[in-house]
Amino acid sequence: MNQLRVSGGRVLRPDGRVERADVAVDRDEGTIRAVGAPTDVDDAVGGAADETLDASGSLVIPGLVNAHTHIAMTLLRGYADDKPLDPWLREDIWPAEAELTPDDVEAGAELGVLEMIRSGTTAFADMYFAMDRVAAVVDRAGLRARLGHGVVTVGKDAADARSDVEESLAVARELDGAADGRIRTAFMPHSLTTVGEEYLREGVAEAREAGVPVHLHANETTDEVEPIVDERGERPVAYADDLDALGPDDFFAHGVHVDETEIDRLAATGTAVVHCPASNMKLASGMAPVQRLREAGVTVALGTDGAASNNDLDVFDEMRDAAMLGKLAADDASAVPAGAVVEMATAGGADALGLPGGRIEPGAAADLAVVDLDAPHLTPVHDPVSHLAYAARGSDVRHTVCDGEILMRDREVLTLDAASVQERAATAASELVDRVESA
Ligand SMILES: N[C@@H](CCSC[C@H]1O[C@@H](n2cnc3c(=O)[nH]cnc32)[C@H](O)[C@@H]1O)C(=O)O
Ligand SMILES: [Zn+2]
Repeated sequence: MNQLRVSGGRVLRPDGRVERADVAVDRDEGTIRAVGAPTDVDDAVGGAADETLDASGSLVIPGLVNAHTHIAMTLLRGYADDKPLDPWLREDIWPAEAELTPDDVEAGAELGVLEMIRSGTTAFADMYFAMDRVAAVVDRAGLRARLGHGVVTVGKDAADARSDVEESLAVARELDGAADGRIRTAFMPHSLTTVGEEYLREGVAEAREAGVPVHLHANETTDEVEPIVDERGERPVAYADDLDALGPDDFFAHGVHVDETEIDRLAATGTAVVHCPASNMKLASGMAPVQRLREAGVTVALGTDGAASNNDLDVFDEMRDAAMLGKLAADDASAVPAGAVVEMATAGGADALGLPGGRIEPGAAADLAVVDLDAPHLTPVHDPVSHLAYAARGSDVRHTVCDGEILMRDREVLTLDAASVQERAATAASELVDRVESA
């Protein structure tokens, strides 16, 4: 086999233990073959490594999973801040997005994947438009993703609304399995309030037929919950259930304002929740009951949401924010501990998205990040898991591997030309703002 060896580091195992170990990767298969003491790994795989990544002084972790974002919104990073969700979307973001071209989406997606590879993220879920361009970027950059075209029908006539739904279903059918299987898809209505009932009902039924999951924003703000309760006399998760939008392959972003009956229903149906703490704080949406969701058995993942409401795509920040906010929400400093947020950012994310990865064990996908612990803010190392949650940053990642391929070695991204990606995105962003201002 063509062997990549990650050697000399400490490895975070699926049970949360950290042990000195080498990791042998079968690059042809894109999977982990053996984990353990160097001699044991030699015995297990036989033969010398074809390539080695040095992990001395470092922690080898599963590649991080960013389970909810709008990747091309990197172009709108810092464009509109300090506003609540609804006016932020209507007054700033949607008018700017109306001027976004497919080339812009590609430039923004390249910038986003560059940022993700640099900070150890190997898989993400993206809801946006011009998704063929996003898929092409994911293919070139070497990550994994679950992609979908976001549908909005409010304010559109029936023909436009229907064609948005059709586009989302077409993307879900046609891009599934792209990039040698690293790309999977979902039907992605934006939310239960921005997409009309008939479109939700039809779209979800077609998604079921096509065997693709459903992903949407749910229970993000009280403004989004109340109209559903007023109009229908039921909570949003009950409405989603009535639409047949709940199930073990489906995953909802936010889940901030969920009551006990909704938490139970999410757990009973196996629907995952993607917690986006930075976005929820920045837009003052509220505090998701993460501890309760986990206690009830709901799969909880982490997402950055778009870079305009975060304002970065660094999952390390998200782990820290999730732990901090989870304690505040539960009024309990022991809630949402370090190990929980690390699990949410790795195995929880992979499970929510239904993508391989998230665990360093033989047979698992070879999606890894190597975190350099040799830094003042990471000294001393009493507990590496604590550092992952509370002290490490994306810039501490040295190497990133996905599907057995090295995407970044010694902080140099190999699959993209970082300088030209940044320049192209900065140019696209300033031209976009000029167009918005003269529109
Ligand atoms: N086809 C749709 C586009 C929907 S993409 C998904 C949308 O979600 C928006 N978005 C970003 N962050 C959030 C959030 O936190 N809550 C709700 N929507 C968001 C984002 O700006 C984008 O417009 C259309 O014709 O408008
Ligand atoms: Zn979002």
